[in-house]
Amino acid sequence: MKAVAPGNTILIIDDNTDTIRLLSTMVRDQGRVLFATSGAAGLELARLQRPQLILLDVEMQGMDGFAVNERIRQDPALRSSAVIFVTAQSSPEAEISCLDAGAVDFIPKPLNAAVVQARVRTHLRLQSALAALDELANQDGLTGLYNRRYFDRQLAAEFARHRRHQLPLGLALIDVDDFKLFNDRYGHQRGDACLEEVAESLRDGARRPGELAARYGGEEFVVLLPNTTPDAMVRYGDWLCRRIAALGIPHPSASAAPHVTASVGLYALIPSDGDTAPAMLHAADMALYAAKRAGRNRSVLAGGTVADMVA
Ligand SMILES: Nc1nc2c(ncn2[C@@H]2O[C@H](COP(=O)(O)OP(=O)(O)OP(=O)(O)O)[C@@H](O)[C@H]2O)c(=O)[nH]1
Repeated sequence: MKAVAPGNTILIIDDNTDTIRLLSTMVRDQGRVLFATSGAAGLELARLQRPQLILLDVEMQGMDGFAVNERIRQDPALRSSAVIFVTAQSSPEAEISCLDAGAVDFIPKPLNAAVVQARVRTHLRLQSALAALDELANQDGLTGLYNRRYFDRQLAAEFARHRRHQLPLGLALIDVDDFKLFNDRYGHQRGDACLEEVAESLRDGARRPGELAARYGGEEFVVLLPNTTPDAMVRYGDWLCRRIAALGIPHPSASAAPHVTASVGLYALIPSDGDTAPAMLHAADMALYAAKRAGRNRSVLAGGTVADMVA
């Protein structure tokens, strides 16, 4: 028996259990196969399991395949799942309307095992290439952290979620101190290597679910900390400053210490109706500016106190 391809999940949504059984047998070598016997159950399962591919029956009782597909296309959590319609309607018009609805392909009934397998294999391959491209598009080329574009999208989503559930959302803006002087002294290449090391510290410090570190531009980074109180943010900022200083990267012309340090602007709030994500970034930026003015190598909480000077 062939091994199941790692990482691929295929969801079959069909109200006919015989068809489910038949399709499962045909595609079981190509991934983990899940099934649902109604549109509603299929949507719920898709949200939980995020399948790469959904084999969707068009003619179902209740919510038909087109209605299910419409919901999939509108749900940001499901949009990356590709839909292949499975239908007994094999006219050119039926095929065109399936593709026009946003499905990636169309499988006619009666099912032919070789055709089903070839189509599923092709679309799993395409899905995997798309996922790799998506990952690249969200990544910063130098550090491998997320980029600003991805961060801004995640911030907006987390902001809305924290407002809905009335939870505190934390944000840290991190800027390497006197970095122009570092570049001037050691050159751009060592400057880049320094940024990579700082990025690694940020990655280490953002490992809980939902935490996200990104390069915000140049020598500036940003970390999003879901469900984090102002007190915890101060502890995080203090830890981060110590961690970056402890890298021990020599920087004799820096003003705060003879090694590379960073200043950190912190902000945490439970968003209410008048608040916005850009205003939150602005508050963290003001705190970062205050940390720079106060002598660098420290974190400042917006609207709070200056954290202890880092050794
Ligand atoms: N090596 C390297 N340098 C960069 C990169 N992006 C931005 N820089 C440099 O980072 C420096 C930032 O300088 P400034 O904005 O003056 O800030 P600073 O010297 O860090 O001073 P303070 O922020 O006030 O502590 C500039 O010299 C940029 O050229 C990068 O990707 N690689």
